[in-house]
Amino acid sequence: MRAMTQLDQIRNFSIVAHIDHGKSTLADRLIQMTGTVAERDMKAQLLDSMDIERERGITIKANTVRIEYPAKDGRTYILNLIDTPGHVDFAYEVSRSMRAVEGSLLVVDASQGVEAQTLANVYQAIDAGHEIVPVLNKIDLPAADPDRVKENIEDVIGLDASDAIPISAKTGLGIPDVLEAIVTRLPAPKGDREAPLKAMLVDSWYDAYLGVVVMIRVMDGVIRKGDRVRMMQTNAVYGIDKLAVLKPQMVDIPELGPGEIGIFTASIKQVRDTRVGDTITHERKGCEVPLPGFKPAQPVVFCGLFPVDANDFEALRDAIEKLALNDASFSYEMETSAALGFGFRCGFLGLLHLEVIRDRLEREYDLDLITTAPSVVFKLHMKDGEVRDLHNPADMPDLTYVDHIEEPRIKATIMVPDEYLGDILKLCQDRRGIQLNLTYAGNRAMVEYDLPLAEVVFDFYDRLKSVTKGYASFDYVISEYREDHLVKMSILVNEEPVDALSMMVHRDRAESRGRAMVEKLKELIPRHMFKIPIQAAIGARVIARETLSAMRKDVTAKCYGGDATRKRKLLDKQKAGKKRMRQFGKVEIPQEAFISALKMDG
Ligand SMILES: Nc1nc2c(ncn2[C@@H]2O[C@H](COP(=O)(O)OP(=O)(O)OP(=O)(O)O)[C@@H](O)[C@H]2O)c(=O)[nH]1
Repeated sequence: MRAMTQLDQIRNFSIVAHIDHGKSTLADRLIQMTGTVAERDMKAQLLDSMDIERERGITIKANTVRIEYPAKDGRTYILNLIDTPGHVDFAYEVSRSMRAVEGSLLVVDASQGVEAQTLANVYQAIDAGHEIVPVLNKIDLPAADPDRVKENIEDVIGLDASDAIPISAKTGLGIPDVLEAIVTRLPAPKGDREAPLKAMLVDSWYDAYLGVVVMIRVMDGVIRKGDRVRMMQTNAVYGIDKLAVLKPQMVDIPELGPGEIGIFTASIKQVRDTRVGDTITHERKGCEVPLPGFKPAQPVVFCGLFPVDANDFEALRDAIEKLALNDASFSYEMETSAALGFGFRCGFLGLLHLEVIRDRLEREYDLDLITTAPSVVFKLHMKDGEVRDLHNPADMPDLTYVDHIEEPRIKATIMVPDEYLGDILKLCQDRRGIQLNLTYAGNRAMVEYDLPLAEVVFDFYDRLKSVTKGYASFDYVISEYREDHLVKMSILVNEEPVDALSMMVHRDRAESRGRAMVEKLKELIPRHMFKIPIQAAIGARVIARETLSAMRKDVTAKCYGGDATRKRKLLDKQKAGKKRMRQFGKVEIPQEAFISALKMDG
């Protein structure tokens, strides 16, 4: 049996960085330099982790690893690196991972400086009470300016950067200094070995061979193979089959004590049965009070997913059920739409999450899907005092029963070179934003805005990137629900309401939004043999209208009846086009209309 690990010989940390600033490269270097993975295995190792990432769609756990490091003081330390998802959609998961460690390396690209995502993540680390070691990466680049970036870190984050460590994760320069700093500058974990078991569920995933794998951080007590443990939120009891640490491959271990991080398997059927942030204790003589801060997964963005071909409905149902088994934060329920037939209303943590799931359905399950415009959850305060969640504008009840409506607001942080600032302010203003703060760090502006989430979920990020030629970075947190003057706008095509196109809008913007929608639809819907009115309405009141005039001739008319092959070709083409159309009453609406119509130009 191995010797018990002393708490003061453990350091737990995460790496905080903006995308592309070198988090993965640094993690690989730390692993390599401590011989955690033999040199010749390194390449294979990296490929493996990429496969996992690809399989899971998003970088989540590829770089969680236990490193053994012989420090200059002559003692060997266990360094546990926990990888955190970098994207805002997973803010809650990030906050839990941060609670599982005591410190962070803040990696900033020395040729770029602090970006919006750096900020959002570093604030999470500060909230979790971390000791933070700033690291300036990519100093091998000619454009690197470590002194300027140090100042930048101090100005923008308010963190002392005088001891920031200059490194190149690419060449390996400075990596030994990082390892030493982890030991000397980050605190050791605390915990009581004699106390009842208290461990936090940090993450879980499905492994093809092992089934559900649960990653934990032990706070107090000791967990051993064979133990019977209880998850305090779900109240389910499991027997520990396998206990291991990640190096990064799994290495079995007889026990995990306070301050340690590892994984277990316990014949858990679905990832859905595990909740990030849950407290794990022993079935008998367990702890009384769970760890604070648990939150059930809460989808915030909803959209409809419908098969293009109605015959694919069962296949879509199977695929969605399978994906949901491994993703507790993805919700779905069946939905029928007059325009789109049978499909599902699905809930996601955010836009990236939505895209990942939709891509997987299309790629892995080979489904052709119609995605309706994403919408947020509105809170309807009814006159009788009831508060209802509205997931789908089509379900909006009669207004006479509704007292007022609240919508989710976000606090957005945008960082941008100052030449684009004007465009950014205009974009935020157009989306009902309220400016909270504007500061400068060098020639980069940092703006904070209070914005309605509903105005951001659709194409805000695309617009932001396009008006700034990709130079802006953006991050947000949901702040609160707030009342506003919101109404449901319906779209009528040929006098019939098309559910999938209805949306919640601010009363003051309804006219302009309605006008833009009907104009866009007039372009998107092909002409028919008859005249088609396209209208936007609030309740019974029409606020905008366009008329699509009738088609004069049919497509084959210009073929003089003579050339049969040409005629057939045209008809075939028309038929193929039809597959991507939806029959609605007498009108056919092309699939792309459901998304394009909602895109707002400027
Ligand atoms: N020149 C130079 N390039 C580097 C250095 N460190 C990382 N890079 C490069 O920067 C790019 C991004 O590095 P990653 O390690 O993938 O960055 P990341 O922050 O993990 O990015 P995501 O995984 O996408 O969040 C890669 O092309 C790296 O090769 C460095 O020290 N010098």
